[in-house]
Amino acid sequence: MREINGDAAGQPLMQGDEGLQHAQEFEHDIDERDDSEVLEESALQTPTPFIWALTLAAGVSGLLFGYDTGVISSTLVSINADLSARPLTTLDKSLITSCTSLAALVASPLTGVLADHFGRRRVILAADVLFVGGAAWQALTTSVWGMIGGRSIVGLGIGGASMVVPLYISESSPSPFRGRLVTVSSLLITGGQVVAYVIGYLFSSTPGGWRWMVGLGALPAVLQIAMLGFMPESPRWLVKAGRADEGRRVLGRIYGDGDRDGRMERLVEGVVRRVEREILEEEEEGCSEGMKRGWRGKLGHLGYGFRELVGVGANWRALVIACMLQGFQQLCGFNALMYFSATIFSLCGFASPTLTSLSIASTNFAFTIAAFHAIDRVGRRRILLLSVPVMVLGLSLCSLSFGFIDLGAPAATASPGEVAARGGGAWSMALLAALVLYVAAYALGLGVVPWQQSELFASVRVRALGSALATATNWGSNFVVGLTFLPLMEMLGPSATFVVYAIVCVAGWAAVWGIYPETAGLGIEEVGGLLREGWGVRESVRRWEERKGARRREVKRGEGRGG
Ligand SMILES: O[C@H]1[C@H](O)[C@@H](O)[C@H](O)[C@@H](O)[C@H]1O
Repeated sequence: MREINGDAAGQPLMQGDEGLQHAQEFEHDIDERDDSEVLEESALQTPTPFIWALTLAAGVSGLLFGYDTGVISSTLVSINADLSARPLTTLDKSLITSCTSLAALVASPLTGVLADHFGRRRVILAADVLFVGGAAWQALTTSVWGMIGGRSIVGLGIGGASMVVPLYISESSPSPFRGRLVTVSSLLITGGQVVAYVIGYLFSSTPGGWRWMVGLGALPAVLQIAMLGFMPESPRWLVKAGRADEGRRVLGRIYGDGDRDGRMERLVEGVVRRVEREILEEEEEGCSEGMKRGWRGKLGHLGYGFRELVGVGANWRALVIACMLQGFQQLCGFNALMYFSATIFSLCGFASPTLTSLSIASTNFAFTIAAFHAIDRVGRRRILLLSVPVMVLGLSLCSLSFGFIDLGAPAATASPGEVAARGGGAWSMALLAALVLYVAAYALGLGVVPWQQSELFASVRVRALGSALATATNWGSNFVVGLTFLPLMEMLGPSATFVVYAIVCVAGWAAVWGIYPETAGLGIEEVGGLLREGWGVRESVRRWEERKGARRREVKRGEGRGG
């Protein structure tokens, strides 16, 4: 096997013209080999225990993300006058809720730079330290501003983790399972939200119970810090950092060592070669090692990365798609339910609004499990094209039901007494059913697909930065929804508010149809080829059908051999 960039014994990288010549020489060779590698990869049957362990250990961050975002709804109603010796005002509540998304918004682009420089694993560790510190801070605080400080620290952790964990899993996964493995982290996010709702319910009648609710968030982070000792660094990052041998070892464990016909070795070498080729191209395009040294050098390197992200067709198309999907995930209004469903249900006269809201979190979790099974089989694009119309239907039915429910005073000002007097009727049940339909369809597609963002950035040089900007779009839009939901309910009324979200879904569906190619089953580096000349939608659908056919034939052949 010829090496492009350092050999198994760790020979130094080739520089300058010689390197480019080699890269070009091998390009054709590699492109040809890519096809057979893709077919070999798509014939892999099950993920190895090692990649499972790695995914679950990294996914604990998802649990933390879900727990810390979900716990706020019960915390707000349990604090009473425990902070600053007065009941919380509406402004206090809004600040306590939205400072977390704002901090996550600030942290995510920064995390992209840190993850490239220090590696993915160290960023996960830093996020854990923030989770533990923020949880302890919140549990011990005595003032509203202290609470806002603690929530912001946790928000920094959430922003970092939400960007780096899908990146880490995506870079480590063999392509046939990548969708499913990244979805494990979404599964843990939604699971964390269910746990937060249950813990919130259990502690809601204990005096000062909210301190336990927020403090318990430290436990999974401590667990993950212990697990990090056993977790390897992302193999693609290792190769990029000039540690190709370590990268090979990690990939060997991911694909499973000891394969008889040497298929696994070929797949490992394929990944290493493709990443190394990119590094050579980077050097050729003028980003030398020297340029990365020192602060000015680092800023120059960041500027180079940014220029490459927006200046290269495949990269900026990836960025547009990733940001569109993340913005769509939030602007469709889902988190308005996550944060305020108890308020909505109390206005509709449900006897136990917190228990009723648990049905929202549980539906979200249950259908994320279904998404886990479907995402690599049905495909990302198709799952969105099928599920978003159901979201539109759910939102339209919500809007219709609200038209028949007498909410009386505006959402933000209704007193619990008034609410209880209204009583839940048939239309309230219809509203609940419509919301469950909407949430189920959301969890099947939009809740999970945007987190596959890292696979869109074929080049390891821009992957962290691109994912970071897409994650920032997610948190920016999350912040907007959190801040505007109650005012919209007051200004437009609930029926029109839900119509606004339905319109966002229709526009989002059209954008997905127009520019989002099918990426399921493609090698990460292959996606770049699709986006090089245009959006690659038609070509991607053709290749998807082809791969499905090849896979079917491979399975049949396997069965034939077995029988
Ligand atoms: O993918 C997750 C998941 O859908 C959560 O339930 C939601 O609260 C998050 O905002 C989203 O990013």
